[in-house]
Amino acid sequence: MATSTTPADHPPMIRVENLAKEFSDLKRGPVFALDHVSFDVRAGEIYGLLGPNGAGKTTCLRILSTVLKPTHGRALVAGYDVVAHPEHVRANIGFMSNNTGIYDRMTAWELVEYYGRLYGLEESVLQDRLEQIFSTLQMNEFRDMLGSKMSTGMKQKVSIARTIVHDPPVLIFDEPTSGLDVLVARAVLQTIESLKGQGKCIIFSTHIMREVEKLCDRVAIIHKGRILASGTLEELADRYNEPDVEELFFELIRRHDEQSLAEAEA
Ligand SMILES: Nc1ncnc2c1ncn2[C@@H]1O[C@H](COP(=O)(O)OP(=O)(O)OP(=O)(O)O)[C@@H](O)[C@H]1O
Repeated sequence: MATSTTPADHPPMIRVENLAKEFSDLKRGPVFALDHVSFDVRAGEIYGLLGPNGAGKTTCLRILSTVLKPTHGRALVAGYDVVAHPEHVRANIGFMSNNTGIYDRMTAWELVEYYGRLYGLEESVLQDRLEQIFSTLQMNEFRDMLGSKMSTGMKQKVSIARTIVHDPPVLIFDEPTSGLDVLVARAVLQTIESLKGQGKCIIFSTHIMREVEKLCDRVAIIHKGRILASGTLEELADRYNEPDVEELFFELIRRHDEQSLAEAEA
């Protein structure tokens, strides 16, 4: 008999425990960009980090992708500790930021191929993988176009292709639709959704409520380095008696800032 599984049945592919990053800022002194956060994300699940500018989203995602080291706590990706085994973590993730990183003098095909080689894919596996990705993402009509000639939408597709070329189980998107027109943004979101359908574990950051409503299975509302609330949108609506995620977001931030101010004055 066929059994169906839900993301909750899978072990976490991302495990974040009490993770913090403290910077010493010349003007502000020590700053907790990330202030002891914990969460899990499973295969087949999209987890959203929703927060305003400076909330700590990028810091969190950069720690998960081994670009930054945490100052406290730990993070495991595909079972590997990001500090102890960064090379295994990198082999298991694809990271896409809003900076597309497309080279003017490489064609779409060459660029994705180049990244595939960097990830150590064997040549025959790589060529099959490229054919598959270029067809799925509908990139064949510009496979030989140079980066300098590509539209924003084309660049974004190449950037996604580059992120998934080694078929990693964990995908990290840092504000993937930032600066895109509505059509391109929609295509990016649809691609992320289809990657979830393939069983990928996906974490992405945004400050756009609509993206969370459309895409995320669970969300963490993050502000000044702290997770103010997390859960499915239904759970949050029930817990705070506020069905509108935008209203909830502003209310939680307002309460947090009021409380911080009161503590500072006490
Ligand atoms: N290298 C650094 N040195 C000092 N402070 C930093 C450094 N990097 C980030 N910060 C501070 O940490 C906080 C969180 O920044 P982060 O970039 O993670 O936020 P974010 O949620 O991604 O926001 P944005 O959408 O603006 O990128 C901010 O107050 C930022 O000024």
